[in-house]
Amino acid sequence: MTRFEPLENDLLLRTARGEKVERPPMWVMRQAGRYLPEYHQAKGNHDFFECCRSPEIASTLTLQPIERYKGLIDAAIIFSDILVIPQAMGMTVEMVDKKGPVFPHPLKSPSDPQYKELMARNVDVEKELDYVYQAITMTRRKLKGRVPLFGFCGAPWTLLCYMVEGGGSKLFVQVKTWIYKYPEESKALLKKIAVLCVEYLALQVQAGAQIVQVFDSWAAELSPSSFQQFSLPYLRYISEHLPTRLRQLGLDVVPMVVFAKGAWYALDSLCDSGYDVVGLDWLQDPAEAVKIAKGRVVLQGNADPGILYGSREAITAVVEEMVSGFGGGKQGWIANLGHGA
Ligand SMILES: Cc1c2[nH]c(c1CCC(=O)O)Cc1[nH]c(c(CCC(=O)O)c1C)Cc1[nH]c(c(CCC(=O)O)c1C)Cc1[nH]c(c(C)c1CCC(=O)O)C2
Repeated sequence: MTRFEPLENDLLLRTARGEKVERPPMWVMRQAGRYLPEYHQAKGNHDFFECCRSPEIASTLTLQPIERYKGLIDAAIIFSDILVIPQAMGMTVEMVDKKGPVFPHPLKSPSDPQYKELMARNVDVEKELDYVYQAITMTRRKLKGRVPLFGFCGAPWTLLCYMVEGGGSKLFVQVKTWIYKYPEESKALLKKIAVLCVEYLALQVQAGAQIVQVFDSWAAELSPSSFQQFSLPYLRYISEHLPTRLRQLGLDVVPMVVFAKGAWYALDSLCDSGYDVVGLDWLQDPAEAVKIAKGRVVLQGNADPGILYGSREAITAVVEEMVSGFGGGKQGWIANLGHGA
């Protein structure tokens, strides 16, 4: 696409494609947000989802870490949230201060009319999430080619957790009831979400996203065998169908990243799941991960975000250990934290 300025720093895209590079690229999950004083200033009295829905505010927030840490961060990620898909499906989601996301009317059971309505609804991802595409296009213009822009979505499993639990959870009783009591209905819904994710990511790329990441933040709640049943097939659905959809739209394919937090037990399968990059959390030892991956994918991660509370010396030591664990970083590694801080 010629409507944006050429990329000055394409280090992260080259690394994601598996090329040899001069140094490892670096970005930070949750690099925009509350720790930045300018975030609070730009957000003002707007609530969180209002900020996501305003292309002007969302693009401003996306650029803040790029501007503050000039030259140090090698990618921007669009300011938005994984829960915009459940919203596009007709569910109400609120962001409650000091509590996080809340669904006032979570899905009850497949026999509830709400499930049938949700399954029957024809969700127009193009129209419902138009504000995200506008924010992406505006952000690309404001970036002026400084660094590439990530688009993203939540993984079907993680979105199902939120839709059924109604928010964050400790025991995941509701979603466990769904998958173990109503596996077929759960799978039908996971599939529906996966289809929406493909279209949503494709439209983000059309709007200007240059790489995409799928966040499976609740992967650790599944056992290895239930991950194979309730998460992996839908992650694969996305990686298989997104390139096809992009070609249909006349667009180039973009690198795809999967981050399944806590799914260290599934690293081998994730390396064969059709993604270019696999994100790791800090429970995984980098050298072990490199051994398992055997060059099949680029790895991303994985410093404990908790190190940010430590001293400069402690942070440096952890980073040096991480760099050597990933083999020095001239190929096959994108530096990041192991989760959002
Ligand atoms: C699970 C999840 C969500 N949202 C997201 C995930 C996947 C990543 C992960 O596992 O953390 C993804 C996300 N959310 C946000 C981004 C923006 C880009 C960036 O990383 O800079 C991204 C990529 C902004 C945000 N999303 C949220 C904030 C904080 C909003 C605020 O209080 O101002 C930001 C900047 C809110 C949010 N949204 C969600 C949660 C659990 C929370 C935190 C609630 C809390 O800690 O109070 C759902």
